[in-house]
Amino acid sequence: MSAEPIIEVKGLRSQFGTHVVHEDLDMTVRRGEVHGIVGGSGSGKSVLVNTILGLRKPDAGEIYFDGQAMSEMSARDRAVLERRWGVLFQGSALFSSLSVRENIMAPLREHIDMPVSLMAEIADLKLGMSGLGPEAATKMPSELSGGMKKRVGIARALALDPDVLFLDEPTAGLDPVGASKFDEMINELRETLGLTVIMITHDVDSLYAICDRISVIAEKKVIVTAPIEELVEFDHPWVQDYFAGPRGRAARSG
Ligand SMILES: Nc1ncnc2c1ncn2[C@@H]1O[C@H](COP(=O)(O)OP(=O)(O)OP(=O)(O)O)[C@@H](O)[C@H]1O
Repeated sequence: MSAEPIIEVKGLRSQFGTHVVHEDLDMTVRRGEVHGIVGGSGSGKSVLVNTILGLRKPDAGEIYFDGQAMSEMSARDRAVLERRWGVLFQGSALFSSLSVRENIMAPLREHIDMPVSLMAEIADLKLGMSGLGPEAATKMPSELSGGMKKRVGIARALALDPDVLFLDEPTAGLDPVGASKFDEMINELRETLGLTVIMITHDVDSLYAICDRISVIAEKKVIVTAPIEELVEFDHPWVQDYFAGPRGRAARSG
């Protein structure tokens, strides 16, 4: 990991009618880190990530990618940028009528003009990277367990060789063993591919296992960004409740 920023959020304001979700929110993600985002339910984690992804326009403030203001990018530059991102949405969001292989091929079909046989080869390679065997390629999403669906979601997110991977609660719904295996896979991918990973999570074990730094959203802002060892000492009621609760204590002593 380097200290060099890859994504910077500056002075972000997000608002729905009179409901202000973010006010003057700043956050910096460093190249090559696994950056966790935590916060209470409704604190604005998903809205923040959707804004970085360009699915929502900031009501004020700016998002910078590699130092370039996203609001000033041309549509073409944005399209190029989006190819550098892989996203695993909550629930994996696979196309139910497409096989696993076709799901992973979908971003290739959308963005790259190449023979179908080559797309299929790339899809199978990504499937292997996500820890699934070739026999999974012809299965339909309905035939997969929750953990397998998430792995296919990761394979699809990796289809275009992204620099940055966005994960929305990747271990939600997995049993503890499945969740820790998933964490291991993310760690391996980060190391072998040099990815930057931005991950919304409620999973305290994941924070300990793979996050280099964690941003906490409370009171409409990022109130702190720190490695877990520093974060647990941070003097704020939400942070203290979170890490002093039963799940936080168990993870700390684990
Ligand atoms: N499209 C929308 N229209 C109106 N309000 C919205 C919309 N999207 C989000 N919000 C509101 O913004 C706030 C933040 O939502 P967000 O989904 O980002 O929270 P979160 O921190 O991701 O929560 P959770 O942990 O429960 O997933 C919530 O109060 C939500 O109701």
